[in-house]
Amino acid sequence: MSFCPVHPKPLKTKASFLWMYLFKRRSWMDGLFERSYRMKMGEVHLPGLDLYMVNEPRLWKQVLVDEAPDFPKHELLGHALEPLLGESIFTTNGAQWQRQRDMMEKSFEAARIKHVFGLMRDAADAMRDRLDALPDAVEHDVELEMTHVTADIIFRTILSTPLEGEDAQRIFRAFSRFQELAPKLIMPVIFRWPRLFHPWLAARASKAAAKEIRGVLEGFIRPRHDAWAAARASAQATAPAAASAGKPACPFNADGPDDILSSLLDAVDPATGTHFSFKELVDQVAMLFLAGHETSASALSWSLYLIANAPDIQQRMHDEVMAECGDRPIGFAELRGLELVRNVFRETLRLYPPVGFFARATPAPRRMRDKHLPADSTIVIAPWLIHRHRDYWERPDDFDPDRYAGEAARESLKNAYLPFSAGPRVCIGAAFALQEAALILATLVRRYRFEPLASHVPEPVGRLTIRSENGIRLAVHKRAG
Ligand code: HEM
Repeated sequence: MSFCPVHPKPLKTKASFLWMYLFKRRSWMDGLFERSYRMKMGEVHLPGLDLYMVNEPRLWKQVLVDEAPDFPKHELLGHALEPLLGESIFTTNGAQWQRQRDMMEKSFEAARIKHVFGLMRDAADAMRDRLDALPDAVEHDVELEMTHVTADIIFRTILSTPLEGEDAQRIFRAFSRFQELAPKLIMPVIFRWPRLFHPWLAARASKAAAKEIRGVLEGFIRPRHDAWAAARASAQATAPAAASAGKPACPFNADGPDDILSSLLDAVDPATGTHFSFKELVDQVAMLFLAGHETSASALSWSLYLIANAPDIQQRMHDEVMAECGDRPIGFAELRGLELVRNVFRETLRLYPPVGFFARATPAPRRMRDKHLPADSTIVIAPWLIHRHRDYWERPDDFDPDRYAGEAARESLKNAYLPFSAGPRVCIGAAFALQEAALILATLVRRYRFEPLASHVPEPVGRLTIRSENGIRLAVHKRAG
């Protein structure tokens, strides 16, 4: 049985930009109109802005996959995120991006992700202990809980340290400030406002929040980096030929923790034989912290909202986990058997893709369909629209994880499903995210039952990720036995 979960109702017709700015400013999703969900390509022209929205599979594949180097990342997000992420892989382009991607690929390949499974499970167990300490049938903000557990997973898998105590509080506070401010900083970039009119107070507050987050991260990375550099210097002293030839005489890490930071420390630029500098490492770890927990927290929160409103599906998930894992600790191999759990997460990513849209630039003029795109146009590819497109999905607004069990959804998945983007800039952490989501959902449905509250209906809004304006609160019941 399927149901239609909350989503902003599309406007009947296209609204004027002034009306949108005055009344629908809180979220870009509120300004979409019915044709946005049917069109192949659309356009918006304002002073300083030529924006093209691309929904048709042939076109988004052209931009993201077939001709990706001709469509670099737009400066829009990079500008707002720069104080936190510096020049990280998420925002760079060209040779700088390629170097970073080549160096980081190994840290996220299948074997490495499997390797950090135990660290992920420690964080899932800590979440279970937090929930166990709550009274039964308590009303709980699961969005906060999912933010906590996913940030904890990033800390444990990257830095081998749990996110606890004062550091956790500082990071949480600073990160929510940073996230609230980001949309305000993006607006002036989209519309190319003169510098004078940029919201400098917001920019200053955003820089302060970013500095605080980076300060906590630097405190963890500095000792590890320095110990690694000392080991490397001593290896160079004993084997100078190998080191100076730029051979990966790694790991210099042999006695340190075996986590993602250790593989980033050891990462070697294949072209030059150099490693990441300390600043580059902090940029990448800050980016992994942001990209790695904000997205997963958003999707997991929506998953819980969805299954709370689909009790039959939730019960089947519980039965599946019990059949595969019983009361034993959930193992890496057992995740493969959790088909319904995976399909629930897949369907959540369709309905509430954490990255609701991404932007690309056109350095040179282009032709697409019947349109001429001038140089410096903005191309927007929106999973939010494509995943609910009337031509590519049956019952596009319904929650139905069983749609993936048969052949019917195969074409839709191929042509109209891109929660992790596609092509060379596809999310490097997709396998990591899918593994962690299956583990967390399995841990939760095995032990608890989630129910909606009559007094609370979440309101989806587009911020850095797709979140609920008023949080996601559910009743959490402990299962008997
Ligand atoms: C459900 C969870 C996640 C979703 C939906 C997601 C989605 C995405 C999307 C759509 C992009 C491409 C953005 C664009 O092209 O503009 C992206 C890029 C990226 N993601 Fe994820 N992500 C998730 C989790 C993670 C995790 C767990 C990590 C790391 C721990 C991660 C690391 C990255 C990185 C490093 C990039 C940039 C890749 C590049 O540009 O080469 N993501 N992600």
